[in-house]
Amino acid sequence: MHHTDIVALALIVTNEVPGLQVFHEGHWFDVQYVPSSITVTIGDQILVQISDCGLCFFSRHQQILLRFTLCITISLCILLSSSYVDCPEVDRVFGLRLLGLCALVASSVLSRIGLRLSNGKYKNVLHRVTVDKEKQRMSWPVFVDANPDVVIRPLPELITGDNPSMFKSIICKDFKYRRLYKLPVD
Ligand SMILES: O=C(O)CCC(=O)C(=O)O
Ligand SMILES: [Fe+2]
Repeated sequence: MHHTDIVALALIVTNEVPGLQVFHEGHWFDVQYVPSSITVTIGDQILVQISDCGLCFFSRHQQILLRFTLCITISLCILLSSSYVDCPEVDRVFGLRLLGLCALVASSVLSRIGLRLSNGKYKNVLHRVTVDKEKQRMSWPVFVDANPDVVIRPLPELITGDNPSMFKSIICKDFKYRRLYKLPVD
């Protein structure tokens, strides 16, 4: 079933069986499988700013990069520690889990910070997954999502006379409820 994700970003790890397709300019395109890669798609809460907060000593772009890095660290730690379950080096598994936990805590702190839409500048990706009857495909999406009480709205800096706001401000939990139950959002 084709859809866009109601979150900000999706980080997708799959096995070697392709299947993900994205819609662009009227056509469906296969997403190439690249070994050991993570596919990142933009969701409905398009992330452009992590706003004023105790972490403002980081620039906006550094904060976005930090969130990306933390999410990828968590994903890799969980992935690696679960594949090393029978590993005799218990310390290594423990270390990975500890690193994953620290990244999770840091990421959760960052997710309390404002998350807003790009006023239509960065498009959410319409995508779907095809099924191969011969080969089993496995995918592990990790969603980057705003906290329920975060306001999702276009960046004030992006709103000008020529570029009026395309979206109303909405609390994340209401936004997701409306999207899940296919109610109008704007
Ligand atoms: O399996 C995939 O590659 C994508 C999964 C997906 O689109 C989703 O869980 O929202
Ligand atoms: Fe999806």
